[in-house]
Amino acid sequence: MWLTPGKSPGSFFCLAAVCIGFFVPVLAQEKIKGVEQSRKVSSIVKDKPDNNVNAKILALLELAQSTPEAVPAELEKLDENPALYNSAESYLLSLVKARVLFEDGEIEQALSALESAKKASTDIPEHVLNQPKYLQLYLLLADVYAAKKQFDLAYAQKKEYLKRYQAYSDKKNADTVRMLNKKYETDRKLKENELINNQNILKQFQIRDAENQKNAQQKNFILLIVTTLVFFVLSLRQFKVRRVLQKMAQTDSLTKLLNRKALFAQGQLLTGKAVEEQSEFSAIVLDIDFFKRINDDYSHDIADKVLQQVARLGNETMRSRDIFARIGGEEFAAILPEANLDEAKAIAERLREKIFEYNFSHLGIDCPVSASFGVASLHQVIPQFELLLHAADKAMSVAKKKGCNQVVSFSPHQQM
Ligand SMILES: Nc1nc2c(ncn2[C@@H]2O[C@H](COP(=O)(O)OP(=O)(O)OP(=O)(O)O)[C@@H](O)[C@H]2O)c(=O)[nH]1
Repeated sequence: MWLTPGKSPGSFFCLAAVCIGFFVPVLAQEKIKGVEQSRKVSSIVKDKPDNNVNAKILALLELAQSTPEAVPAELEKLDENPALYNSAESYLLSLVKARVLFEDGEIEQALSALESAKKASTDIPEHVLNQPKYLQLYLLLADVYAAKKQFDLAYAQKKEYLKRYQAYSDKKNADTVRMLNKKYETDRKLKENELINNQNILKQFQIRDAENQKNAQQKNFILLIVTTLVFFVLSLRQFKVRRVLQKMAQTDSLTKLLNRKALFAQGQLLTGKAVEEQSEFSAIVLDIDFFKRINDDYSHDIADKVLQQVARLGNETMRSRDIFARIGGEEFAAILPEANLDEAKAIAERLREKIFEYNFSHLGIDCPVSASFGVASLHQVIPQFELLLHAADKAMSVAKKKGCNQVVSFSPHQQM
């Protein structure tokens, strides 16, 4: 049941009816769209009219001022449909036309064009109308009224022009000042921010620097303490080693008594003191009897233990201020400050008894061990320690000769 053209006139009408039914609503819709778009443009113009004015119209406006005779040719190229232009464009277009008409001597038509411009101005904001290109309306009106010899009206239009131009100038100046102030404020804030940022960076550097310095100081302090401690420990160690070495140099390793060298050093010192203070000073020399036999009969080790025991007994018998030392193989000596010959003899006698009475059976020695003692006092000799000890040694030899295990005091007739 297709309707094809040419079959019958009725079918043409039907086709036409279908086409009309389809296209008319479409065209109506396109028209509504166009109007809506135009309204949209218009609304934009209200917000920013100057930015939305057709560039050709602006060019025509300039042309109308400089060379009005060239305008009509250009105007023809422009689409004359008013629906295509917004209020500002219609306004400016009317000014262009008025200028051309005025230049052509068509005063009334020029006035009419200016009236059209005025009508269009109702949709344009006041501050836009005060712009110089829009203000040409009043200059043109003034020219038109002047041409019509209506000087009052011409004067009024000029006045209006000046008033509006002044308002435009004031606004522009105020805008410029506001913009400059804003720019100055923005720049100032930017500079302030930059300054604050730089200050913050500087502060961070300072903080970091202070922390580094603090860390370095702490490290140096710790290093100093560690170095001091190491130095102190090493010094202490060295001091202890030196003391041990000193003690070793002065001590007999077997009995731990002072050795001969240390006894002589102490003896010389104390002799000098006794001479100076004129105090008593005595010395004892003792020698273990038949020590070779102990070595031979009981071994060298046992004989060593006997020497150690005699050393112990000698130490415990001496007074706190006395010095007891081993001066040779089985030979010992004591120096006794502030002891006269009798007192020294008593001490020697006490030690002799102790040695003789000591039970050495734990060492396997079943017979008593004895020692011979010689005692001498400082006043008996030239006051020198060596001579004092020599005198005591002489007396000890006498004790040996007399049969051992006894104490003999030095007497001047004994041979030195
Ligand atoms: N075990 C031991 N023996 C020593 C030490 N020093 C010396 N002697 C020994 O002591 C003995 C000393 O012998 P002599 O000088 O004859 O003296 P003595 O046997 O005591 O005879 P008198 O002195 O006359 O009573 C020697 O045999 C030395 O070897 C020592 O440190 N340890």
